[in-house]
Amino acid sequence: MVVDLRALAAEVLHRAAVGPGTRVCCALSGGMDSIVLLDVLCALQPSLGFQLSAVHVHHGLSPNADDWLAFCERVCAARGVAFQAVCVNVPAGDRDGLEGAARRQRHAVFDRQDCDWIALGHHRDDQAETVLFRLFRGTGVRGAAAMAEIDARPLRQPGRLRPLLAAGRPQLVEHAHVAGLSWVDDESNADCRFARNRIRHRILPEIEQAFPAASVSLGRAAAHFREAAGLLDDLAELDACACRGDPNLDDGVRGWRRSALLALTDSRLLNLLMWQIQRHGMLPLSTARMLEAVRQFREVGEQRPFRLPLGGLVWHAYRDQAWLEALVSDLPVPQSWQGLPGAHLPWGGGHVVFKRAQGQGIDERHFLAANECRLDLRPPGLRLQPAAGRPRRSFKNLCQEAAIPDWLRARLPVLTIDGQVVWVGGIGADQGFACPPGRAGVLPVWHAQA
Ligand SMILES: Nc1ncnc2c1ncn2[C@@H]1O[C@H](COP(=O)(O)OP(=O)(O)OP(=O)(O)O)[C@@H](O)[C@H]1O
Repeated sequence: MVVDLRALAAEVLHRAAVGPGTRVCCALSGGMDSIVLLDVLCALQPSLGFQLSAVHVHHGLSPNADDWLAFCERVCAARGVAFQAVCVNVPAGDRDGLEGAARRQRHAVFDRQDCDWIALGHHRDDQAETVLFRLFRGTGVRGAAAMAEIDARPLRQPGRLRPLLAAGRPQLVEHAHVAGLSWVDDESNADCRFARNRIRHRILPEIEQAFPAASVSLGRAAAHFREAAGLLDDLAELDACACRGDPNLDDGVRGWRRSALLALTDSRLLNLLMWQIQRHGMLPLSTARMLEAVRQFREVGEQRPFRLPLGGLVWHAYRDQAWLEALVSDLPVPQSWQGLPGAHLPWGGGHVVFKRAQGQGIDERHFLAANECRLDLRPPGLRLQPAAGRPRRSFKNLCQEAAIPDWLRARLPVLTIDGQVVWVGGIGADQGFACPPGRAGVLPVWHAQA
């Protein structure tokens, strides 16, 4: 049986292309599951050549929390595994309950680890519990897909590996005994006031009386749901391409055309938003909240600016552009650069690209002669001449003319060359710097979305 778990885990690691140079961090609670996982990873590490470390999250919720941390530290020291403990504060009265809040904090710690994969000790019985728990709460297809053995994450966050997901709890117990492992018991796991524990200790055993292979079957059902969820993701990707904004931009995530989003059915739009939220590494919101967001989006129509928080993101629409952006309270950070065309500069949750464009944008000679090019926040008293033969206009007038809403104004990127305002995102270039026909020009393009 010991060999079985190693072979099982090795196969998962192989599929995830874990090898020399890959950094795997074992999420170590000190409970039996993650202690078995650490044992299996330690056994595989010499032959696969990955770098192994461990992290323990100290939630401070149990009087025994300090002992668990000390235990994990001792286990890792004995095995020569680099160990890190992170203490978190779990706020009381959280909308997700104490358990849910602790889980969110734990995953936030995992997201910050400097590694390629976080390995978790989940097994088949956890999977069955998760599927049931979510179904009882009315989950959709993506939720019922529950946990994946290999879950790559976007935005450079470490992915999640669950090398023991196909094994049952009895196999882990047997491995632990045969290998002579010791572990700690989290007393809250026995507390049937928590819904998850009631499923584990009462509901699932009752179901298994009638359906002895229930957890295997629920694991299979999760795999079917995962396949269906993959198809929904494919559809979302097709819709994202069809609704894409600027086709010239060469990076992966682009804004959408608002008019194209409005032409989708509610369920396609919902699917697209869910997919994008997932790509931002955020947890999905309830379908009811998402449908309400879609309703408001439609109500605002094609013209008026739209801004709606969606969990950790904000859904924006401005003119024919629409995008989801991470909720950032800070203003974008000004920066200087060499002024070479082709630059790609981060700006808030999005970026500004500087494209070469014959006869368009700003005359390249201004960049070549510049001492300093800067992407800045709006300077006081900003004025700009938006078109030849027209007077210079104040920032307020320019924004009013361009129908730029208040919430966007403080965050517009302003390009200055040697201290002079040359271009403002969403408004355009100052005519004094405009590129004449036939000459080499540089066209700044601002994308509010990442
Ligand atoms: N305090 C902790 N510190 C580090 N890792 C932990 C901690 N708690 C749980 N884990 C990791 O998460 C795995 C699953 O733990 P558990 O079943 O308690 O969490 P869950 O709430 O069901 O799952 P999840 O947190 O993934 O939603 C463990 O096997 C372990 O790898």
